[in-house]
Amino acid sequence: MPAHASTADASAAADTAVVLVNLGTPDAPNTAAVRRYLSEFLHDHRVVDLSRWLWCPLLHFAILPLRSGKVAHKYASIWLPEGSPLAVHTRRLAEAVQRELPQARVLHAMRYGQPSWKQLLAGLREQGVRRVLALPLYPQYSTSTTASVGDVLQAATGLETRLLHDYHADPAWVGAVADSIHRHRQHHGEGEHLLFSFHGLPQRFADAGDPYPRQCEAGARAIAHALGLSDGAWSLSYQSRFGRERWLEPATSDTLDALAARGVRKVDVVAPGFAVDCLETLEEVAIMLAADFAARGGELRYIPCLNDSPAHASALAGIARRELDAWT
Ligand SMILES: C=CC1=C(C)c2cc3[nH]c(cc4nc(cc5[nH]c(cc1n2)c(C)c5CCC(=O)O)C(CCC(=O)O)=C4C)c(C)c3C=C
Ligand SMILES: [Fe+2]
Ligand SMILES: [Fe+2]
Repeated sequence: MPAHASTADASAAADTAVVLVNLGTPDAPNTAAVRRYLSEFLHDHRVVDLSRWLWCPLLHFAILPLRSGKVAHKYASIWLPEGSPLAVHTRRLAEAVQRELPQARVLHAMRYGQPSWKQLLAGLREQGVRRVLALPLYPQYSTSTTASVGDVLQAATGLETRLLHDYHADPAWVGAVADSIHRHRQHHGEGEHLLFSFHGLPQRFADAGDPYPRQCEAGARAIAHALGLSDGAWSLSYQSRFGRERWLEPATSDTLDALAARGVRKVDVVAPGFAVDCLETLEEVAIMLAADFAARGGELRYIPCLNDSPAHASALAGIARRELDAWT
């Protein structure tokens, strides 16, 4: 805690925890660790809502054996000396938010893998924590992500709890993303087109009322507006498709193909659905999709996530402060 924190701040900090909760990531870039992680993730009913009789055999006998090795290779291509990018950036982001929020204990946890969200909650009461505000690191609400963080929070006993629903329209967050795009374009030159690429979701979820695609659209529009972009200068697409059913469209790969076919040579891609860089941004977009676009004669310039930037920490601290003020 910083030296300038008051005594009132200090006692609130002791009994109030703000937890940044992210998806999770493997402990190591090898087949065994990836298999453990994928097994926990893909057993969550919020993520895959198929009948267990159908899904479990498919998962254990086909998906985990076939996918784990391949995905481990992908993780190896982006692994940092300190660990998985998602884990490293999430930890640093929590440290940066703590510096901005001395009135609470700021922690981080993962819905799948380590540090475990379930285990963290179980230990907090013994450490004198009374109130827990969960900030899922998903700007847009989805039942597959945010609600799953909420399931674990609801099961916690002996704690007063709150869950942030989403922050896709928060002005400080919109401003931070717009500013990061603006600065990247100033430094690296401006592409002919800006593509907002969000993680996909089965279309079935949206049909059942999941607000995710609406929030992606509203957030992208607000960011484009803050940048002063005309309608034709940007578009939105969905990446990271999984399985055979229909997912949200258009797919990022199809949109990039269409842009290349239209003669667009320089595309800037930003992924504001991801709070921090991870496999899906660094490997799928910045390596694989960039190589595909280069093979069609173009240049894809990836704009990094907000990660632990001061503007990101300040936006999240502001959101947390507002939630805590409304609580008392
Ligand atoms: C049915 C499967 C999946 C749904 C639904 C889904 C939704 C969803 N995911 C994110 C954010 C991330 N997903 C990441 C990795 C990832 N996602 C899936 C599947 C679904 N995601 C898988 C199987 C994986 C693992 C990699 C792979 O096997 O391809 C990550 C990155 C994790 C990392 O370690 O870096 C993030 C972040 C959102 C926001 C979302 C719903 C909107
Ligand atoms: Fe199973
Ligand atoms: Fe995912």
